[in-house]
Amino acid sequence: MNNTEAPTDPKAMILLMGLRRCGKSSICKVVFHNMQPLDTLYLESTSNPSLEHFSTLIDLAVMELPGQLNYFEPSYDSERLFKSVGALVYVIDSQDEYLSAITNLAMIMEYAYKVNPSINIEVLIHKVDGLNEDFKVDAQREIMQRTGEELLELGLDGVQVSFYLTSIFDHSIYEAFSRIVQKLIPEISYLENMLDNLIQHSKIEKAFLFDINSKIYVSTDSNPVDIQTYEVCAEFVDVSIDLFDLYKNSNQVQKGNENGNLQLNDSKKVIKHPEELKNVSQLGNDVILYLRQMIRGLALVSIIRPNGTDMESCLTVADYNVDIFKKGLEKIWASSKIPKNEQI
Ligand SMILES: Nc1nc2c(ncn2[C@@H]2O[C@H](COP(=O)(O)OP(=O)(O)OP(=O)(O)O)[C@@H](O)[C@H]2O)c(=O)[nH]1
Repeated sequence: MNNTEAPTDPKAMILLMGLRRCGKSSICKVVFHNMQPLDTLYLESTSNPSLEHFSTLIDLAVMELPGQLNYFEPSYDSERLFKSVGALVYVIDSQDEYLSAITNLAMIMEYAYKVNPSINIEVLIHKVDGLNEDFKVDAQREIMQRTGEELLELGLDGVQVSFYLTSIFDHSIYEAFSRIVQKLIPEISYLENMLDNLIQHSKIEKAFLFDINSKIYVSTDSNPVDIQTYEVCAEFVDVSIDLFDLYKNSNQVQKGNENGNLQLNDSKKVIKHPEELKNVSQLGNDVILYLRQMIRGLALVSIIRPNGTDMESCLTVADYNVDIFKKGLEKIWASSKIPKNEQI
């Protein structure tokens, strides 16, 4: 959807800004439209603001403002726009000369904070795939330091700014967006508590609540996120969807076993109920990957470490506890502060 108007409905809105060619459209296409990163090489420069809506646990709107637009000229209703925004995501191309980006960011932060003091300011130090480790650290330090100095000069030294090192060529961009989106979910602390409860009682080492389409995780338990664990879980979402689609088609000619489950091999099965996707896979090191579809396009993906317990017992306990978790999620959603345009 293309639109120059800010939405008037109370969606959680993310504003994506940055100088020309910093990578805004690529980020949108890769994260929200599953575009292959290499295909972004041929993206045309965006000349009009574009607005896209995504329904995950929250209804999210992402507005991309092209780099060459002057948002502060009188004809552009910046005030209304910035007031309706939950997060300002500013993209800085780390492979380019970034001092002018920081000056531009400072001007935008000053304005954004004035009209909307509760706005989250998030800075993506982007395209870090092209930098070696030393350059990466240097760029991060310099950008953070200079941004801090600009804020100090503007008398905004108390304003919280978060920085993320990102690239569309790995999972860092999904991880950054996950954290940005989570800050916009009012019920995030309940979700985290529920996930903590779930893992404590199920031999689960780590659990993510994924948005299946974008592979952003809208919540996780309170243990630290290790990017490799996230990658494994995100890829398991992809594999599960592919298998689901595959068996959806082949199911017409091939029957499952007597339980209606499709056996892949002893340790791996995709279980299809008409309305629920489930996938379980045991890896060579005994770790079990476990995926269950939840509500509103979400899936719970967890890593189970059996530590000597047999797989069947682990799965029975996990199934039982995940059922309870899902019911809790339905309850939270039913009494959520989030506006509901869609049913579960
Ligand atoms: N190496 C690298 N290149 C990237 C990354 N993200 C985007 N790019 C490239 O950067 C170039 C510009 O990307 P765009 O997404 O068109 O940039 P934009 O900010 O939308 O540009 P405007 O529409 O002109 O404002 C493209 O060639 C992308 O392939 C990244 O993470 N790493």
